[in-house]
Amino acid sequence: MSKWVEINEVSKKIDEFHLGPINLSVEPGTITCLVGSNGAGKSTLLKMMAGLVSYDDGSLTMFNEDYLMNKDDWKQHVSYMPQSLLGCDPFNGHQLKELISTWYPDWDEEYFNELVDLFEINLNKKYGRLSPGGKQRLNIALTLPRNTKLLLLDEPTSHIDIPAKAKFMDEIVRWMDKGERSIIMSSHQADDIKKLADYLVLFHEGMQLGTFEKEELTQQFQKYWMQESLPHEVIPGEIDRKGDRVIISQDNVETEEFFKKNQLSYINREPLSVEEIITVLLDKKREKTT
Ligand SMILES: Nc1ncnc2c1ncn2[C@@H]1O[C@H](COP(=O)(O)OP(=O)(O)OP(=O)(O)O)[C@@H](O)[C@H]1O
Repeated sequence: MSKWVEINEVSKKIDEFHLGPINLSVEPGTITCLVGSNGAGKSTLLKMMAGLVSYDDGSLTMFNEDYLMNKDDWKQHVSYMPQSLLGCDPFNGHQLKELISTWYPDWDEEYFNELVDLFEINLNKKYGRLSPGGKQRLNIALTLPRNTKLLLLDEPTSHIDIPAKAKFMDEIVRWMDKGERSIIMSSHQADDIKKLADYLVLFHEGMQLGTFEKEELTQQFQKYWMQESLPHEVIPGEIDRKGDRVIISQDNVETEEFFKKNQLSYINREPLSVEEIITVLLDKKREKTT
């Protein structure tokens, strides 16, 4: 299958901060969530894929075009939604829409108007006078109707209220259903990740800790309450332990095989939530890298 984004061993140094090496590929029809601690490099990577930041080493191909070849046909396929729009404070929503819509040949005016109603956006107010949540709602309405193949969203729901977040998630599902499309988004919101992500890419301090398929993760990570005390040795799949009767496994198959072989039985088993999995992975991988 064709890859819309192919990143191989890309790295970038900004002052003291070092991002990478990053390896990532994105196929049509997928949603990839970039997850990690603050300052981990997620926004920098999104800006790179939007063509706003260059890189030092490795290779980056966007829609089969080499990023560094000074051809930018690929940019017509990409929309980038930053956390806030710089230089837009003096303009109201109508003016920003007029400006932005002219850059995108597939701009969907009807959809823009639907989003304005849905998110109750006041188009007469200047961007600079909107609340952070108001800015984010307008930003969403100015991004989704561009109808490009790839959306790059930088923490798209960090300021909006709970009902607006639910509407946003429904809109993303609708947007994906409109054609062959993909989204790469950074998020600290467990609900966004839970509902939308196909893949999770974990970052910490510029390092890519891993890329995971969400469905696989939620099947593999299980918490077991044991009938009897666990052996002292680390058992296959074990990633954490609470006391001597509760164990967290990152590989349910290996762990349960071990239980069977050693005639250990559990009273209860529950899958970990996405939040718990991310916390465990970030903590464990962080331990390894420090
Ligand atoms: N233009 C810049 N000049 C100097 N340092 C920068 C610049 N852009 C980013 N950085 C640094 O790069 C690092 C990564 O920042 P980035 O915004 O990519 O992280 P992030 O993962 O998106 O964080 P958050 O979750 O807090 O939004 C930070 O240490 C930041 O200070």
